[in-house]
Amino acid sequence: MPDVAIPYFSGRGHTRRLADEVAVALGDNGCNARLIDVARMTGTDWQALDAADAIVMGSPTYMGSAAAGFKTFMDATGDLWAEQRWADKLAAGFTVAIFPGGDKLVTLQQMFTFAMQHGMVWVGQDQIGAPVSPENPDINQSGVWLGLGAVSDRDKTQLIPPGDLETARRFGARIARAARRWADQEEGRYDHA
Ligand SMILES: Cc1cc2nc3c(=O)[nH]c(=O)nc-3n(C[C@H](O)[C@H](O)[C@H](O)COP(=O)(O)O)c2cc1C
Repeated sequence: MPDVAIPYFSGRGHTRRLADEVAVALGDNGCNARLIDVARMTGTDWQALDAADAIVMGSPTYMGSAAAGFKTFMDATGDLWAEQRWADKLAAGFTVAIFPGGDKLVTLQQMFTFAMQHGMVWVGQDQIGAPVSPENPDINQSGVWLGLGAVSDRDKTQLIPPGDLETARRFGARIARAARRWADQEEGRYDHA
């Protein structure tokens, strides 16, 4: 079963809510998911990241980029980069902002570039929502394909609107499919036919 680590930063709980949903979908689709709050990293968390088949990063968009708390985590991996210790792991990212645009693409581009520096292999978003696919109302409503982009809900009992939570579940399922295929390939079990 592939191991998927989910390092995330969340100032007010919205990113954590998305991370939870992605983790549940990964678990439901044959992966071991481990949530890692980067504000409280332990040695065991770093070991889990080293051992993971895939790393799914989560940060809110603050001032048009990844939150400083998440950037601190990124910068702490400089020594690992020099060793290319995370090379050939799968990578993906998610972010949440209050606006549908909100400049959150910048946050995902930061994560993508980070993953490329580490020699990882990026998995993006595959969901087409309405208006192009009317059967998918409220899915990927921000129209972001580099990763998962959600909007925050002003209702603090909800944090993330239902359509974005469903998008997060589909995103988790997609990463699980990719991670299972990737892990099978490494084990020589992938059927190329
Ligand atoms: C310091 C700060 C900067 C923010 N900058 C942006 C921004 O650039 N674009 C945007 O749409 N929302 C912005 N927001 C809103 C957050 O992205 C949004 O509330 C998000 O859900 C917070 O996630 P969190 O609860 O995980 O911290 C900002 C919020 C804060 C506190």
